[in-house]
Amino acid sequence: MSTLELLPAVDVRDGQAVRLVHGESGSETSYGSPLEAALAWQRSGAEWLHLVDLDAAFGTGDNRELIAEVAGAMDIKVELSGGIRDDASLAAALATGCTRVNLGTAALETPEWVAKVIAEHGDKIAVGLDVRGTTLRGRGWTRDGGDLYETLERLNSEGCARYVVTDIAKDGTLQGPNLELLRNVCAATDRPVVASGGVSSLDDLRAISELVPLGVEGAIVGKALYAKAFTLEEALEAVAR
Ligand SMILES: O=C(O)c1ccccc1N[C@@H]1O[C@H](COP(=O)(O)O)[C@@H](O)[C@H]1O
Repeated sequence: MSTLELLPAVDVRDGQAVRLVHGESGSETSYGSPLEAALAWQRSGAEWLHLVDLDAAFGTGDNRELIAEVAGAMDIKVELSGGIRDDASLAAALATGCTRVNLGTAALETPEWVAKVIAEHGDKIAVGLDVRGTTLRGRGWTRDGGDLYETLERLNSEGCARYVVTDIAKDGTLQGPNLELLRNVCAATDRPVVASGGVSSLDDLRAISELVPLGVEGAIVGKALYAKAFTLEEALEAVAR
């Protein structure tokens, strides 16, 4: 069986690495330099970095130069998110050399454009399904954007290569992942799923690992690493098969 991929997160707001609670603007805890955080995860053995421009996601500016600097400094794979909503922002994101981008709001608001870029870029495009219950949220998770399963069906038919599934109610809370949501999404798609939100312990990672046969490919880990609930080395060891 494959090993669950772990993607330590570096979310950037106003030039700083931060963690939010439920993705709410204003709930930030700051963890200093994004580049230092990313390099630390790389030194600890990460094979992926989940890098987010939160200002671009919220529409409060962007950290484009800093994001490009961080992505460019990585020897590992980078998944880049936040504010990628049109040709210009997609071109800038891909120009960082990232392995793939993760589209959120665009998949809800400009589905024709997303279908086009999926056709053009294949598995360099993932779609972030950020949900409260089964309702998708866009624009920094502040606006409803339709039903999870209807959107998933549409994206499946358009050839979307991968989904990053975030339970907003769990994100940044250290309350454990929503395993039921992950099982339900896996049942609704044959594409790989990256789990996001709520990881608090090595047991949570072991529980997500049990879903690998269903289609869960990876897990994003944020707050738990920054809060030192465990080290990345311990996490990689916990999911090794
Ligand atoms: O990751 C977060 O904590 C987060 C919080 C609030 C909004 C967005 C967040 N993260 C990432 O942003 C993209 C969505 O950006 P956009 O809608 O495409 O501009 C989402 O996939 C999350 O990865």
